[in-house]
Amino acid sequence: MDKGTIEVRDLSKVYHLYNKPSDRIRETFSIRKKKYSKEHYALKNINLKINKGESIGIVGTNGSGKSTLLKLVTGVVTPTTGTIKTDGKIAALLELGAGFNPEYTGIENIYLNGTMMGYTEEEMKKRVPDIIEFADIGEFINQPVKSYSSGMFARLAFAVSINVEPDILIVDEALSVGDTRFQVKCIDKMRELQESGTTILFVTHAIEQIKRFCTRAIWIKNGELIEDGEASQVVDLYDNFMKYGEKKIEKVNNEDEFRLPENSDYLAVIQKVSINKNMFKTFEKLEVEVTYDVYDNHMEDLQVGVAFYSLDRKIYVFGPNTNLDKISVPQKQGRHVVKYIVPELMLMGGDYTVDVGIFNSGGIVNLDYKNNCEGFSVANEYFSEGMFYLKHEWQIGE
Ligand SMILES: Nc1ncnc2c1ncn2[C@@H]1O[C@H](COP(=O)(O)OP(=O)(O)OP(=O)(O)O)[C@@H](O)[C@H]1O
Repeated sequence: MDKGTIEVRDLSKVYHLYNKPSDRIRETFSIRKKKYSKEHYALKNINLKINKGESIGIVGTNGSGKSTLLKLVTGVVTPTTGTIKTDGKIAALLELGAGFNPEYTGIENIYLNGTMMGYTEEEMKKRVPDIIEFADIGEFINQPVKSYSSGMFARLAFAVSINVEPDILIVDEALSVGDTRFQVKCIDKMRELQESGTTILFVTHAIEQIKRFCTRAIWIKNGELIEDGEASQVVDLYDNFMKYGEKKIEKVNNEDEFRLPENSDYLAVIQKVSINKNMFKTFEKLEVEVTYDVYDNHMEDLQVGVAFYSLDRKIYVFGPNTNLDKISVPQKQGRHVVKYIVPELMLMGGDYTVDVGIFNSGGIVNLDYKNNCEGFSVANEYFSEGMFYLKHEWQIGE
């Protein structure tokens, strides 16, 4: 195993939740081994291989299991089942205060942390000036850390973690405490470590930082690893989920073959709508296939329209129809298929829903209209921000 690698196999962490503290005691002493607790999976069956030098962002809602995973990597918490193997020195910025003795001064805590990571006092002596300079908390460095503000605490903790040449650096929400100038300094230093081959695990609710900094991201939902991939794509999927939740998109009925109904108020109906895939990258080809049945024998100017909306329907993205595009579509009694093709999808990250309508009389009479009959997401590697890709150029002045 290379220094800086992490291997997680079938890892689960179960906590026992008790309604009241006395239940814990009753369970311990129960002769019939009666359970007074509920099992709660903080992590469920996680498999993960992290290579030396990767920078992994971890996203997930509050309580999804991110910190638990980091604590398992550092060894503060042990697995219920499964294994976790790491190689190399780990520096972890977990919750504020972990690994610090409140009664010790800043400097004493620097040495304490060094010892915990396996450095001798001599080795630490060489590093202390850099750490003090990085923390930049003035005279407070000689005060017990219990007198620190949370910002000072974060500064010292960060300064120690990134100046001890770890093989694995773990950063859990620590950046959000410092001011902007300090954040920039930390990111710069993390970049240095990244370039020198340190493996970095990074939890933050500031997901843009993950897009900009990480090469890969994982999404943990209710203790399960549900996405693992290129950082920007995973962050977009997570962001869309946070904005829109999991919407169920209603599918249209799917008759096998054309049948003329005995009694129908409809002149024509949409039978089926399908999309070539549900997950796109910008510039990929998108195809929506619309199958419709015409019951009327005298249909003359049937038109098909396909519209894209943002999933919350607040933005009407694009909605052409065959009438506006001056395309004629089949109108005879029977089943017909029309394909709507977008050769290069110019949408950036986001979730979209598809409406399909068939009309006649110049689009005035609505023959059939299906809301939300398909849906798709767009997720990309990080190459721009926003909703649309616009052709552009830059002009550089003197
Ligand atoms: N010591 C513990 N005892 C019981 N349950 C725990 C314990 N530690 C964590 N949990 C539970 O495990 C689940 C995962 O918690 P964890 O702190 O890993 O989530 P998180 O993703 O880091 O959340 P946040 O974004 O709020 O920091 C939560 O439901 C939490 O309540």
